[in-house]
Amino acid sequence: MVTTHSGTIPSSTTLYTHTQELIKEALNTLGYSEHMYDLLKEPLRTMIVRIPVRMDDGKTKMFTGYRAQHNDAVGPTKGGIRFHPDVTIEEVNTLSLWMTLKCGLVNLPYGGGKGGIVCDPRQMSLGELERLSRGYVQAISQIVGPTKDIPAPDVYTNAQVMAWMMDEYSRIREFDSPGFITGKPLELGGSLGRESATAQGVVVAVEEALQLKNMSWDQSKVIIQGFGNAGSYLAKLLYDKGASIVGISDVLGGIYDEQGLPVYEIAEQRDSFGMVTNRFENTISNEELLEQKCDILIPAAVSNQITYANAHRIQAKIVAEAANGPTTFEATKILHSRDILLVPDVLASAGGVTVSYFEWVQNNQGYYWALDEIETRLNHKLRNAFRSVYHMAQEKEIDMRTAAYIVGIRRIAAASEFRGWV
Ligand SMILES: NC(=O)C1=CN([C@@H]2O[C@H](COP(=O)(O)OP(=O)(O)OC[C@H]3O[C@@H](n4cnc5c(N)ncnc54)[C@H](O)[C@@H]3O)[C@@H](O)[C@H]2O)C=CC1
Ligand SMILES: O=C(O)CCC(=O)C(=O)O
Repeated sequence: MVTTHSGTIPSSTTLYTHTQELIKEALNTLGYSEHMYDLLKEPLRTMIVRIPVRMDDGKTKMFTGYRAQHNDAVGPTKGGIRFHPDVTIEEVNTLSLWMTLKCGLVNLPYGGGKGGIVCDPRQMSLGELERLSRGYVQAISQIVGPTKDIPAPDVYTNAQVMAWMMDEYSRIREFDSPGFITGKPLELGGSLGRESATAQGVVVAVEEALQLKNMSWDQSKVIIQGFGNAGSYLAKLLYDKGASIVGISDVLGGIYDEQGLPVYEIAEQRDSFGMVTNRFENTISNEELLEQKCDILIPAAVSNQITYANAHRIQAKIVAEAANGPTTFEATKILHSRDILLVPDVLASAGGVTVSYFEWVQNNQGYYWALDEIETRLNHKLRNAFRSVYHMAQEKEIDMRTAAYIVGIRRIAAASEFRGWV
């Protein structure tokens, strides 16, 4: 457990054990034995690496990195890399399990993977970040690759970091390997629509949720926590739909205005780490922001934000998780009992990996698709996934997170059985 401004909240270790419990419940519901749970309860492999980086002052600093590969029965593993001072091995392992569920929900031929480096990129120069990115790829190069494990961006990493990593991998393998990593710049084989894909997927999920709640875009007030890749695109897409964005935030705090915020103007002022509130006065804390009046609440930053400590005070009718793990499992139950429709992370945030898959397919084909084709395919996959999860939730009379685990684990469990691993 760790102590924060809002009290004591569960650590990533707790998220890990709760994820395992829910996977067990999902496998039981599907009729699998304890052996299947034994296979899927943790990653098949997690590599821990130490990366020496020459810093600008001439001294060498050691960094710790991780790459977790949950299960590759369906195909190569896939998932982002985060650069953050608080990254832990439990967090990366948990995130790799969630990636398996996401890929299962949108039916991609992948298992889950995830990586992280313990560092604070906000305190590093571009040169230091490049050397760290290249050093990480050198350290994990044996276990990753276009047919083994395909990384992508996540918190505090972006297209530039992906470009350095792709270049380093290509040098090591001695041939150009765009399919090694996704989320690249367009000029290096990136896909149209990848930058906004996570947000686009959340929009589809919220659209489905609005219909279920008999609500409309133009009557909806939205709060978005986090103003990075996911949060800033979301703010603009939802504004374009006619919703009123009444609150946004970054790591420093939030801004809230019941009359609605000019999100396009705000987005122009954000820096590459999603920081923007330092340009405003009268900010509130992230804790306060989550409890303000709104119809739709979208956590799009970090984990453990909605907990038993504040779940009773959430005022939204819909909570859509763009972030990974923003709501604890206790809080999920509280929101469900209050008839708040929670669209879980593994479903709501699956748009990013979906377009990453499209990017990888385009790299393998060497043929690049138009934006409308990508958006149509993304829309279709996310809508189908939402409806399968909702149907499961209705049929079993369970919350959407538990339903998403059942739908999301099906393919990897069946593939593992066909391969004779269980
Ligand atoms: N980028 C992607 O393709 C995908 C991202 N996600 C998830 O979405 C979330 C956000 O990711 P990105 O937008 O890519 O990251 P980002 O690095 O672009 O932006 C992160 C944002 O969160 C804010 N933030 C950081 N720590 C915070 C804290 N303790 N409290 C409040 N705000 C904080 C930052 O100031 C920034 O505005 C993460 O949970 C990530 O795992 C999920 C699926 C795909
Ligand atoms: O685009 C990808 O491959 C992975 C995105 C990701 O890390 C996530 O969905 O959490």
